[in-house]
Amino acid sequence: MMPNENFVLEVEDLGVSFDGFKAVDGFNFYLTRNSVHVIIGPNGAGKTTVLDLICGKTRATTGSVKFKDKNIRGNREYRIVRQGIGRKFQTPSIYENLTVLENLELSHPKGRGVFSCFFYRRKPDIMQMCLDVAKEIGLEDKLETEGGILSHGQKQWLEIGMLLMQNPEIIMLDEPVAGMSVKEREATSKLIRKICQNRSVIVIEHDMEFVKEIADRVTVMHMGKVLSEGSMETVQSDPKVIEVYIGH
Ligand SMILES: Nc1ncnc2c1ncn2[C@@H]1O[C@H](COP(=O)(O)OP(=O)(O)OP(=O)(O)O)[C@@H](O)[C@H]1O
Repeated sequence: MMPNENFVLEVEDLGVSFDGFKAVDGFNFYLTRNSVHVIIGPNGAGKTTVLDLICGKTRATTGSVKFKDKNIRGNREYRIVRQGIGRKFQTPSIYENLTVLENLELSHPKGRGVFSCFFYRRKPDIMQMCLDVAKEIGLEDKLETEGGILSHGQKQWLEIGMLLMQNPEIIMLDEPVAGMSVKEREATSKLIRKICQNRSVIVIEHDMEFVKEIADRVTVMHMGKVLSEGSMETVQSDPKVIEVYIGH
């Protein structure tokens, strides 16, 4: 495929084997700027492994991962994060005994460290960003609430907020609405549509209603490969997809 300046991420021929088993195999993926691209597929299709390969948690054995035309395959995870790719895992990893505000503040690259001293003073620009992000994730009224007593959905939003504090160009979310109520799910799709206005979002999801609401583009994975790709309508009516996934 020709390089396209609209793609913020280009993944080609990506592959990894675990003890000879090809979990991801010749996988191609092109992420358009300011879009939401959802990866769906049956259990074990390789979706989470693709995110692990992109963010450097797992080392690829074949292929290339280009972020803004720079090859990042083989880079260490912390470097990839620093370059602008943020990842949220399935289980929230917020600090339960810190407040919403403190959780956000800590996540800013220049925010206060976990072991800050008494003489720390809040920097106004970071503080402003915390307030903006808190508003974006719908937790502006919970700034002084400890993370541990938030609802499941609020914890997930806080974690998305912690990613936003790093101002990444790409955000990767693994099953963000798992375990959420209908209302929380609706708020999450609004949030995702909002955050893609100035960055790109990759989402792994099983909930088809949710996928329909958020996806600009959908990639269906099966046995480590791309089974189908396109708009939700295109992949939904693809006989291959109906056979291995949606029809079941
Ligand atoms: N570190 C690993 N070592 C060995 N096998 C692995 C490893 N990571 C993933 N696998 C295997 O690779 C395959 C793909 O797993 P992966 O978690 O990427 O699938 P998935 O599409 O995300 O599935 P799910 O929808 O269930 O989360 C599975 O068969 C899994 O057991």
